[in-house]
This record gives sequence, C-alpha cells and structure tokens, in this order.
Amino acid sequence: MERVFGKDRGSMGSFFRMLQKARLPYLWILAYIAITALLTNVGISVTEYTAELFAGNVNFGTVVLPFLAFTLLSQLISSVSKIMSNLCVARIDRNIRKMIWSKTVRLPLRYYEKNKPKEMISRITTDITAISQLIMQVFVAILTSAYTLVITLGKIGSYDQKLMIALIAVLPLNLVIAFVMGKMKFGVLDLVNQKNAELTQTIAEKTNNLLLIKSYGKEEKELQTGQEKMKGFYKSSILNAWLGFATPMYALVGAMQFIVIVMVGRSFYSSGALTLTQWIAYYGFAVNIVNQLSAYCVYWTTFKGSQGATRRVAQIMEEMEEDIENGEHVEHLCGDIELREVDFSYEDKLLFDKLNLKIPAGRMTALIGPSGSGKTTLLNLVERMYPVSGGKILFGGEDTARYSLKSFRSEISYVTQESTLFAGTIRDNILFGIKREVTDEELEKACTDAEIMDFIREQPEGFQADVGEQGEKLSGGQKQRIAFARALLKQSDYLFMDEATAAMDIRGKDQVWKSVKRHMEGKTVLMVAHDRQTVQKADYIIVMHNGKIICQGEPAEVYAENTYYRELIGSEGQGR
Ligand SMILES: Nc1ncnc2c1ncn2[C@@H]1O[C@H](COP(=O)(O)OP(=O)(O)OP(=O)(O)O)[C@@H](O)[C@H]1O
Repeated sequence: MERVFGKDRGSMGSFFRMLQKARLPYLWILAYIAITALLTNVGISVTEYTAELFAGNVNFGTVVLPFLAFTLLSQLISSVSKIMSNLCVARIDRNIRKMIWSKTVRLPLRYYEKNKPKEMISRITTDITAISQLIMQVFVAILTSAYTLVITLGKIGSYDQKLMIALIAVLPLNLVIAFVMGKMKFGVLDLVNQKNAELTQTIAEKTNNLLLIKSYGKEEKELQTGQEKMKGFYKSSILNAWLGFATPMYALVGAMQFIVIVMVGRSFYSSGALTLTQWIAYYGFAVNIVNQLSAYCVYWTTFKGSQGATRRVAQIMEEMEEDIENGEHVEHLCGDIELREVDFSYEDKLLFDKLNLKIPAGRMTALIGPSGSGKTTLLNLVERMYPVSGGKILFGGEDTARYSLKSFRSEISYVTQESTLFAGTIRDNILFGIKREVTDEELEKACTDAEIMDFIREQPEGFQADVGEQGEKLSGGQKQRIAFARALLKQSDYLFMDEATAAMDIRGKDQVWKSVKRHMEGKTVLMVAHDRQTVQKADYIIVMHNGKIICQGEPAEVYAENTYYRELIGSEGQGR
C-alpha cells in the first residue's frame, strides 16, 4: 500500500523535456482551443436567450429565432470541437509512440540488462494513451475551462460586481476534495499500470516458450504464474473501481455549492439588484461555473492518475541513446583485432579484468572454453554492442572508439547464437540489413553456398515463402543457413560466428564450412564453437576460462599445452 499512497515521484521536468521532443500537433491544438473558446461565447448567448424565454419574452424575431440559431450553432461547434479533440489525441498518441519506438530501438543493449524489453509493449500501448489524455483532457482543458470561467464570471460581474465576488468565495470547496482524491488516484493508477506491464511481459514471455513449457510438463506451474499476474492486475483494478466513490463525493460538494449559489442569487433578486431575466441568466451561468469547477476536479484526478505512466515514459526518454552516427566513418577495416587492457562487467559482476588478446587477421580463429567463460561477451565487445569500461579495442592498430558505430558494425558479419528471423518472406530475411543491390544470381549463389537453395526450391512460393513469426516455420538448421546466406551477402572482411552451425547436420556443416573457407579466403573469421568438427576447421585457437585467456596459438601448440583443447579435439585432432 505504501506504493499506492506513498509519495509520488513524478518528474514534470523530464515530462516537459519529453513533450519538447515529441513534436506535438500545436496547430491542431490551437485550432481546438479557438473552437472551444468560440463555443463558450455561443454558449453565453444561448444562456441569455434561454433566460429571456423563461422570463416570458417570446418575441420571435429578437428572442425565439436567435435562441434557435445559437442553440444549433452551439451543437455544431460542440461536435466539431469533439472531433478535433479526438484528432489531436490520435496525433499526439502517434507522435509519442513513434518517439518511444525510436528510443526502444536506439537504446543500448546495456539498458535491457536492467529493464525487461517486453515491458516496452505496455509502455508503447497503455502508458502513451494516458499521456495524450493528460495533454488534452488536463492541460488544454484547463486553458479552455479557465477561459470559460473568466468569461462567465465577467458576465455575472456585468450584472453586479458583488454577486461575482460572492460566487467566487464559495468556489474553492471542490478543490480540497479533488486534491485528496487526486493523491489516491495517482497511487492506484500507477499500480494498475505497473501490474499491466508485468502481465504483458509474462504473457509475451510464456507464449514465446510454449514448447519448453509443454516438454517439461510445466503447464500447471506457468498457468499459476500467469494467473498470479492476472490476480495482481485484478486487485489493482478493484482498488481503482472503489475510487468510483469519488463521483458522489464531488456531486455532494456540487449540491452544497448549488444551494449557496441559489441563496446568494435569490437575495440579490429580492433586493432588486437583479432583474428577473438576469436572475435566471445568473442561475444558468452559475451552474456552468460549478460544472467547470467539477471538471477541474476531474482534471486533477486525471493528472494525478496519469503521473505514473508519464514518469515511466519520460524516464525512458531521458536514457542515453546509442549514437551510431557519431565518429569517423570507417571505409575499410583491416588488420589484427586487439583487446588491450579491457575491463568489462555485467552490472556488479566483473567478467574481464585488464584483458589482453590479439586475434590474427586473415585466419580462422576458434574461441573455445567452458560455458560462461565469456566467449559470446567477447564477440559482442569486439562488435561494440557493449561499451568497454576500461581499455581499448583495436583493428589494425587503430582504436575502434573513434569510428562511428554504424560504419564500424557494417564492416563485420555476425551470425549470432540464436539466428532469429523476423516474420516475413525468406527473401526479406536473407536481405535484412544488406545495404547494396543484390542480383537474383548473387542471392541464389549465397543460398547455394549456405546449403539452403534446395529447400527454397521445394517451396511453392520459393523466396517469397513465409517463415512465420520469428521464423517458426523453419527448423533450427534452416534458420542458421538463412543467417549464413545473409552473412555471405554482406561480403565483410570479418566474419564472427557464435555456434553458428550448431543446429546443422554433419553433412550440412561440412558444406557450409567449405563455403566459408572459399568466401573468407585471406579474411578474418572468429568463431565460438563447442564441437570438435567445427573447432577442427580453425587454424588458430584461443582458449578462455572465467573471463581469462588461458592459452592461444597454432592448433598443434595449443594441443600440446592445453587439456581442455586436447579433450575437445580428441586424439584425431593431434598434429593439426
Ligand atoms: N546480459 C547479461 N547480464 C548479466 N550477466 C550476463 C549477461 N550475459 C552474460 N552474462 C554472464 O557473463 C558470463 C559470460 O557469459 P557468455 O555468454 O559470454 O559466456 P559464453 O562463454 O559465451 O557461454 P556459452 O558457451 O554457454 O555460450 C556468464 O557468467 C553469464 O552469466
């Protein structure tokens, strides 16, 4: 509960910085404000003509006709104003969603160590809706309501200044109750949004891993996990539902104000300070003012209710993006890869401490070592997916920190451990990230070399065959072959592979390795491997253990020195 009713931590500074970046549709918002101001003035006329009618003045030309005309006009403007408000909300939603999506893609991988990527789903869907509501239903609405209040009070003041002052004196009652309710609403809605994000994250993760859940018979357990998250969300929604009691409380305060307003007006009418028409018009204006003030209570609770969502989105926008353009454009990477005194930690866990390593250019190097020794991390550091916390990474003696990430990464082909594909066609997936024009012959050649061409020919739609969500219609080996075809088409001088053939059959592996040898003749290949067949392709070996290099050199040297390599390669590998 502390979380619900505790101190709110919304930061309006970061919120306004976020709005600056969001490029709000200011012209549309201004047009909406202008139309709403027009509606206020037309509404004043409607109230005045209504008062004339109540007072018994039914002259067709001067009262009835203008009353009908202004009423119709007021309804028309009101419809246009609602449509404009919805258009503004849609535009604000779109702009902020685009901005957060761009941030999601540009945030460094480091950000996702601490924050769950799947929680971004509810940031981009639910939280953003709360923000557009805040802008239109609070900030803009406060402006338009304030205008209506001033104009209406001015009108009452034109009847009698004292009447206006008496009315102003009874107004602040609403604000006290609104303040208390707003505090509670903030806590509850923050909790609702948080529980929603957790539920989204859990469902996205579990539905992605249904195979694993089924094969280990964990249906009941995961059912429970999902249900617990739903229970958490449900409880917070129930708490939110109880806040519905705020409405009768506002109504009670409104009714008390109404009694005071009528008594004040009545005494002015009795003393002769107001005519009958003015007394009736005063009543209409006073009701309008109370409605406006009730609306202020709603603005306040909406404002407090959206504070949690606002804070989360604003915090994301404050995070540093990876600047992929900054730095020198590297035309052509070449030379040995060198790690000099490199430090790197995952959160508090130090993995590399002053690591020194040279990976020779133009050779096929295997990076081997027990699980968790840091092989994938080393590949990621060399590709600059994570910044090092100390030391340097050099290519051909040049510090890579001076190159722009965009140009630097485009010089390396990387076949990752998972070989994830995106929903779409085989062709789209192979050409993903290939920035040059690729001819059909080249595409077929790369697929033949990656041993996937026969499979593509078997598909009725060929290259246009759909791979399914995350490539689910393909086998693990087929996905790896597609990733290989893509890497070959990239034509880089550096090829990194992280257990990139682990899912392939023995014959397929051999074929793919022959293609790699052919394509990468004289170029640099760095591969992480656990199996003898793959490690044997290498002509240089690096052995890692617990974030340290424990041995490196020609296969024969490493065979003589290192037990891990000897056990991995077996007696057949001797003398290589
Ligand atoms: N994102 C992460 N956050 C925190 N710790 C991590 C993260 N990724 C890896 N680690 C830790 O860093 C260490 C090295 O991991 P890494 O994936 O580099 O090992 P590896 O040698 O490639 O293992 P494997 O052969 O099993 O793929 C491990 O102890 C791992 O738990």
